[in-house]
Amino acid sequence: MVMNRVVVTGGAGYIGSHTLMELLALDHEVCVLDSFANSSPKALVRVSKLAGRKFAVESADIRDEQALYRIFNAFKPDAVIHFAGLKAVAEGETKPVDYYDVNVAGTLNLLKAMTASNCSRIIFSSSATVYGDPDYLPLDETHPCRPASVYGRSKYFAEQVLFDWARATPRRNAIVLRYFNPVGAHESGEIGEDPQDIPNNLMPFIAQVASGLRQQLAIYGDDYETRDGTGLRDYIHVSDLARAHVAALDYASRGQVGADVFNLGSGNGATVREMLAAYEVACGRSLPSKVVSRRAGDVAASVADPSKAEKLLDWRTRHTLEEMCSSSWNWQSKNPTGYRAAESLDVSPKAHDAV
Ligand SMILES: O=c1ccn([C@@H]2O[C@H](COP(=O)(O)OP(=O)(O)O[C@H]3O[C@H](CO)[C@H](O)[C@H](O)[C@H]3O)[C@@H](O)[C@H]2O)c(=O)[nH]1
Repeated sequence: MVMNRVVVTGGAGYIGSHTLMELLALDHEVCVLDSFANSSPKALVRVSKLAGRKFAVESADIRDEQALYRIFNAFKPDAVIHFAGLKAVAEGETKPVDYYDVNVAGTLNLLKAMTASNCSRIIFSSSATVYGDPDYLPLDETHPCRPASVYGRSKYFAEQVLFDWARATPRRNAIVLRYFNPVGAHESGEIGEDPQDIPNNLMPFIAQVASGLRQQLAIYGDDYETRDGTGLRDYIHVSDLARAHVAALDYASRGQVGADVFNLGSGNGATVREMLAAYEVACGRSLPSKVVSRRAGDVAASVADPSKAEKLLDWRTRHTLEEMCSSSWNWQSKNPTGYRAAESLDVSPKAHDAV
């Protein structure tokens, strides 16, 4: 294992904060770069306490080119793990310029700062959403990419930029990680997912139903061609995902790997009803739900073929669905309003609850 000086953009976010735990445990030197637009500095305070280590923190936006030059020239990183970005699928459709600005132009700014400071390795946070509606399952990395949303296209375009950047000069390495559905929380219950508004994703929504913040789960359709009619996804524990970033960093530090892409999932799928049932076991009570119509843009099923990551990164998932739910519930019950004070959380009934 090579020790690296690593800039972690979006390090205060959900996946970023869990990855910091892994990096710090392995004695990498870290500089977090975060705008805190969609994250809390409290996450970093907790990471530092849990890890028993201090690290540099820069409050900056990846669109701020000058700030990036300054930070990179001062810290002189060996590598970047790039999480910072906008990620709400529905919001992307109404704010395409913001999504391309942050996710694509922000990535370009990073590459400029990296090039200026001679940093030649980047690990990029991408998404299985770049595949679009699957032609076959499980999805391997050679599946065609047909992203069906602004968000998905912003990730896809950023990937292309990174591939071209890496190919332009022999010693550059760009590793693209396509996540399936990250869920769960750190075993301590001190860091976890903290949606700023009404959760878009299944697990944080169920967690808020379990803690009484939301009335019931809206199940988006039960007429899909899956084993119980509800949507099927490949859920991956966030701590497993975090380990994959460190494995990718190690892989990129070993030598000339150029541009490469890995699917990160378990290879197994669970339906919405199966997730709900597993969460009920974790929290010890039954949770209200109601079937509503399908959500626009959803696919019936999505499952990863993670064999390339297993082989080349020597990485595989360890945590079960039960552990994903129990760790989520541990975090949720300890921090019902995330990193914020209770009064600041919007729990007013909105469209999502009105089912
Ligand atoms: O309140 C909810 C939320 C979700 N679901 C269902 O639960 C499953 C998982 O939904 P998520 O929103 O948690 O996850 P998605 O697979 O839809 O979303 C993932 O894929 C998206 C693109 O499709 C984006 O990349 C997103 O960031 C990523 O989490 C889907 O079948 C969805 O229909 C519900 O029934 N009710």
